[in-house]
Amino acid sequence: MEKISILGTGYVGLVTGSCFAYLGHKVICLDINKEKIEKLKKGEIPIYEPQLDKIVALAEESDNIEFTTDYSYAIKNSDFIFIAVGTPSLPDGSADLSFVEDALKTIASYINENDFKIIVNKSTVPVGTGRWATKLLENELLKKGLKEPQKHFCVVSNPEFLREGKAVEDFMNPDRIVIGSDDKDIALKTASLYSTLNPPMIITNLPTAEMIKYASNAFLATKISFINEMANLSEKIGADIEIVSKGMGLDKRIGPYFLKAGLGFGGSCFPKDVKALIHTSRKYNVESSILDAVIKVNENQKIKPIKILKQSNIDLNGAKVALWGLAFKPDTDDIREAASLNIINELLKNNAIVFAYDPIVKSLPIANKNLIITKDKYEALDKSDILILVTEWDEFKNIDFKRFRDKIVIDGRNIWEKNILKKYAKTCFSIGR
Ligand SMILES: NC(=O)c1ccc[n+]([C@@H]2O[C@H](COP(=O)([O-])OP(=O)(O)OC[C@H]3O[C@@H](n4cnc5c(N)ncnc54)[C@H](O)[C@@H]3O)[C@@H](O)[C@H]2O)c1
Ligand SMILES: O=c1ccn([C@@H]2O[C@H](COP(=O)(O)OP(=O)(O)O[C@H]3O[C@H](CO)[C@@H](O)[C@H](O)[C@H]3O)[C@@H](O)[C@H]2O)c(=O)[nH]1
Repeated sequence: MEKISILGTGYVGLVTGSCFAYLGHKVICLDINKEKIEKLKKGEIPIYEPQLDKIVALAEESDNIEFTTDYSYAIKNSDFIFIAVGTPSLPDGSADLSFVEDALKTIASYINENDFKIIVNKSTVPVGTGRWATKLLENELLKKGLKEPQKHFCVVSNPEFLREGKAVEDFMNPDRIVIGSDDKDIALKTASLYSTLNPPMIITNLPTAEMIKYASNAFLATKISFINEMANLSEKIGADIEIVSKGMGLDKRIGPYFLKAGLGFGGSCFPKDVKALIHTSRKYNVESSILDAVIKVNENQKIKPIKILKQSNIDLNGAKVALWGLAFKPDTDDIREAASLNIINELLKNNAIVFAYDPIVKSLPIANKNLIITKDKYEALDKSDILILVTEWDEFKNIDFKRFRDKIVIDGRNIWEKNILKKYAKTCFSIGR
């Protein structure tokens, strides 16, 4: 079994570290955030992610995982160093590589004369980053006086495809593992970390591995924007997008996944990764018409409830509006790029009073006296004239529909039967039907 350190204990780092430890590897999870590491040392999981507590506990029981902020200790005691730090969007849409750069420089500062480290990038990074990282490390090692820097490390790309809310399940049952390196033997050695999972493997060069990650996310995001555009047309011509999706998805060439119309895609990945790919296309002077449209459709779709209300001449000034669901999707506490934030901002701009409820998210980065976060979904509903369902948590599926009697209801994720909505709500809307 191999000695691995994971730099960054966010979603990806913590899931990767605990799953590798569960698979029998010796893992050191490191973060520069002391608070996070203190929590983890006490057995507290800093994020909401189903099954993660169990897998961390099992890893700890087998004594295969430890948590630290000590870079020197982590680098010294591992042969594989995984980088799993954030790569957020910069204002121009490009990926901010400053966390990756800091991690690489710190790694270099602890690589010594007799070391050979395999540095595996798991963060989503623009095509070209692997080779840029190699040059950066070479320079740092030369500066330290190591004469043949390339003999002390090799950079590998191993992008991650897990979904939040299903992260452990996805890590343990991967559709594929992608490994990119300019050294085939090192690529194979890295691939062997996953051998007990017996996944389909793609072993390729660095830029191809990096591109597979972006192309995959961009394609899934395109499917979502495509179906939302079809939904917007369907509702005008009397078609039902739910049945359209089903009918399309039965075609094996299309497949049933990521064809759910709703309030667009949010989260920490699709919006930022599509924007980063557009930025890379611009850099290489390649047109990105499809990707541009994917973002444009998505931005409009997130605030579709506001458009529905305005087109129906419903006055938002002073209107009391309940929002059910704040996370960008169910089973996560993540609100990054969530549609709820766009909708709340629009409602507040129009002087509405918002009563927001989510089963897990209990605070928002918006300070406004007209935004009230309630403890209970019915408290939000009962205080409001309008309900917008934003996130399809299970908790919202079977509810007391009689409480919809005098409400305007917008089902932003088509979770309720249209007939039920028609029967119980004063006025109802959904997406594409
Ligand atoms: N969240 C997902 O579902 C997901 C899935 C696949 C890929 N990714 C990609 O993986 C990467 C990480 O995403 P995330 O959601 O886990 O991020 P995150 O923001 O949740 O966590 C990043 C962590 O890295 C730590 N960090 C920052 N600089 C560091 C440094 N120099 N050394 C050590 N730790 C450092 C931060 O303190 C933080 O805890 C991103 O590139 C993302 O695009 C994310
Ligand atoms: O048919 C669909 C499917 C998803 N969504 C929305 O799309 C967003 C993203 O959903 P999902 O892909 O389930 O969540 P993420 O956790 O963001 O995972 C994506 O982003 C990760 C980070 O790169 C990748 O690793 C995963 O493979 C990729 O699915 C959410 O807002 C969903 O509501 C839809 O609107 N319709």
